[in-house]
Formats: sequence, structure tokens, C-alpha cells
Amino acid sequence: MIRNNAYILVTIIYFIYFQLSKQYGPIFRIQMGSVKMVVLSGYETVKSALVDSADDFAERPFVRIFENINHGWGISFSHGENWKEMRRFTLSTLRDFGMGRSTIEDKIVEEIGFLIKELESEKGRPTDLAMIVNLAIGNIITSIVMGHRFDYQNPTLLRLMHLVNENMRLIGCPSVQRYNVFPLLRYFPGDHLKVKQNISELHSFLQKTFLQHLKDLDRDDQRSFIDAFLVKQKEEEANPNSHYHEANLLSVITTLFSAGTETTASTIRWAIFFMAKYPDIQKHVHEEIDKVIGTSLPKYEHRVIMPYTNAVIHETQRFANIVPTNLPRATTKDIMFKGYYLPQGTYIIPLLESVLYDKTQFDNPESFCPEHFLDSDGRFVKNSAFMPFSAGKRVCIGETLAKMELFLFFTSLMQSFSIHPAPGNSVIEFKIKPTVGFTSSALAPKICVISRS
Ligand code: HEM
Repeated sequence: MIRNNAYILVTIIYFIYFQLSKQYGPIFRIQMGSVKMVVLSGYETVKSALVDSADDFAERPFVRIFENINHGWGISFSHGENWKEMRRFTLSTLRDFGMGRSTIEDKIVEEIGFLIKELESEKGRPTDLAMIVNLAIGNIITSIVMGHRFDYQNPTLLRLMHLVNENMRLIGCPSVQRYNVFPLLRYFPGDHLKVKQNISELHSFLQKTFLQHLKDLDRDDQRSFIDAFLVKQKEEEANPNSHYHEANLLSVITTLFSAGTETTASTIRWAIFFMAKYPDIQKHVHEEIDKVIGTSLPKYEHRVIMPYTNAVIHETQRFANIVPTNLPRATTKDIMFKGYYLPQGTYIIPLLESVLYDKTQFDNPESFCPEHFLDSDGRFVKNSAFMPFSAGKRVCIGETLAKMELFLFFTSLMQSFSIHPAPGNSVIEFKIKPTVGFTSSALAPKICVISRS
């Protein structure tokens, strides 16, 4: 059936899938512990599966740690009708409900104002961006979910972000990956227990928040995602099969925090670090911002007339490759795919790294090169292998929000500041390394953020 079957002990296996695909081709099977997986590699193969055969690859497999967290509820690891309903509701609430494009844009612009003030107060001293960018992006999700933001020193925000970040790191770490594939490990202590403990704390905080929202609920003045969900829950009170119950609400909101914070914050940090690393590219970005926006407030609509900045953001997402393995998929029925028989429920890894670094789609994939998204006249060009949000039926639901955040945060920060490696650290020595975790975060030395005014 499948060309190769390599049995591989679990280590930090994710980093070697791409290497294996160079040896075994675009479709190969590996076995980790008790779990057999089929890896799809390269743009043509991943696109054929996720886009051309979208319905056949629309499920998620059983992944022990996600089952512990979600119990099949919510969106990211839920199945069938429940997944469809929660996905539809979340997408339409993000799009339509009193927080349509302009209102979300307002919230983002407001948050950027606080972030800029905070960075100005550093007065150009060497700064670690990790925490502060995380809090700012976390506040956008908080505003959407709860209807308000927190000060950066607020203990509730700090604790929420700590729980979310720690879990993102633990879920991607080797010990939890081993736990996922060796069933007996569930009887032993380990990082999976810390993940569960963090989720319990997060859920009890959210349950108290739901009660408060329920008390103040006004059908005609819904101020947050929680309000919209609770209204729907009331409307469906008489329906015994309703999907609008607390377990789904807890799971959806936990996912919005986990999937919607570190991913975007990490991409913004990568973009800022690239500016410190590549001063010529930074100069070009500054010139375009000064010419197109000047001292006005950046708006999302500016991106269509800012091809260079737009290309830098796209190249950051491509190069930073922050979800290298994608989330796993499963086949919805028995299928033949490119000559191979894949039974229903086959565990699929559609390797995003192999798409974003595909030599047949990008001239110089190993280099940071905004020209990958520009034509010879400097116009922005799309590339269908640009898939950092994946593709098909399970494509990231936060894509629109994340794109708006990335453009507005990056453009506003570059409008206000120039970015430099900290003294004693030359541009050549300025190294950015990805860290191991669920997402590929940027580890870089401190930088200096100098006001341009
Ligand atoms: C730069 C930022 C982001 C990146 C690169 C990213 C990437 C991804 C990827 C690769 C997937 C897997 C899709 C698949 O299975 O094919 C995903 C799924 C998902 N993302 Fe994002 N994401 C980002 C931001 C966000 C934000 C801001 C939110 C929420 C507000 C979000 C919510 C989700 C959810 C709920 C899913 C599961 C979708 C489903 O199973 O139907 N993401 N994301």
C-alpha cells in the first residue's frame, strides 16, 4: 500500500519529517509508538489532499492530549456535526456580530496604542519582546471573548497568558508527544498532568466569567463572544440535542486563547527580529510607510497599496513557518489517494514546512527574501503555496483576524520605531533560532526599539 514504513522512536521527530520526505518521497508512513501516520510532503501532494480532495481529509485523528483537554468538544479536535456547528458559529460570530471587521480593527488599533506607549517607556534600552507582544495579542482575544481588555500589569491577564503559553510549550514537547503515542504512559506522572492542571485552572476562571456574563446578559446588546454563545444557548434551551452547552463554550474559548495568541504574537516577533537582522529591508519598509501612511494611523486597507510591506509580512510567515507540521488530519472514509489506499480514520500529517519551503514554488526557500511575493515591477504577487494557515475544510478560522493583526501591528510598530540589535551584538551575529514547542517561536537576543520621532 504505502511505499515505506519506517519505525521511528519518538524524539523531536517533527524536525525530521521534512528530511525523511527527501529520502522516501512525498507520501510515506511512519509509526510512533502505537500510532501509524501518513506524512504528505510538498506543495502538489498537500494541495491535492487538502484542497482537491477537501472532504476526504476533513477529520481529526485521536490525539490523547487533545482528547484530555477538549473531550471531543469545541472546534480544533472535535468531529462531525459538533465540529461543523461550532466552526460555523465561531466564524460567523467573529465576522458579523457587533465585532465585524471595523470594530475588530478598532480594538486592534486601540491595543497597538498601549503597546507603543509601553515600548516608548523603554527609551531604547535592550528589550525582550516576548512577554509584551504576547500580552498585547492576548488582549485582542480577551476583548473579543469577554468584551474588554486588561492592563499589562493585571494579574488575571498575566496568569491567563502564563497558562496558555505554558500549555502550548508543553503540548509540543517530546514528553507529551511520547505520552500521545505510548498509551501506558498515562499511568505515570509527567508533563501531560501539568497540561491538565492548567486547563482546569483556565476552565474554572472561565466558568466564573460565564456566570458574570449570564447575570448581565442583554439579548439586544451582546458585547462579546461569550454573550453571543449564551444568547444562542438560551434560544436552544428546549432542544435536547443542542450543541450550545458549557462544555463546548469552554473548549471553543480555550482554543481561541491557545490558537489565537502565541501563533500571531510569535509571527510579529519574527517580523521585528528580521528587521533587526536585515537593515536594508527595514529601510525599504520605513520608506514605504513614510510615503503611503506618513504620520496617519495605519489602516488594514493600506495593505493593498503597500506591496513591499505586505511582501515582508508574507515572507515572514513563510520563512518563520510557525506551525511546521500543521495540525494532524484524518481521512473521513476509505479512499485511494495518488495510488495508495488510505482507510477511513488514517492519521495524516500534511507537512506545512514542506510546502512553505518547496523549491518548486519558491526560488530561494532557505533565504529570507520578500521578492518571493513581488514581481519585477515591485507589485505584490500571490503564491498558492503560501499556506501558513493550511487549507481546505479545517483551514485556520483565525486567518482573517491574524492577517489584520499582523499588518496593523507590524506597520504601526515600524511607523513608530526603528529596530536594532542590542549594543555589542552586530547584525551579522544577530541570530534567530526557533524553539521547540507546538509552534515554532523565535528565540533571539534582546533588541533596541528606538523611537523615530
Ligand atoms: C499567524 C497566526 C496563525 C497561524 C499561522 C495559524 C495556523 C493554523 C493552522 C496551520 C491550523 C491547522 C489547520 C488545518 O488543520 O488544516 C489552524 C487551525 C485553527 N486555528 Fe489558527 N493560526 C493562526 C491564528 C489563529 C487565530 C488568531 C485564531 C482564533 C482567533 C485561530 C484559531 C484556529 C482554530 C480554532 C483552528 C482549528 C480549525 C478547525 O479544526 O476547524 N488561529 N491554525
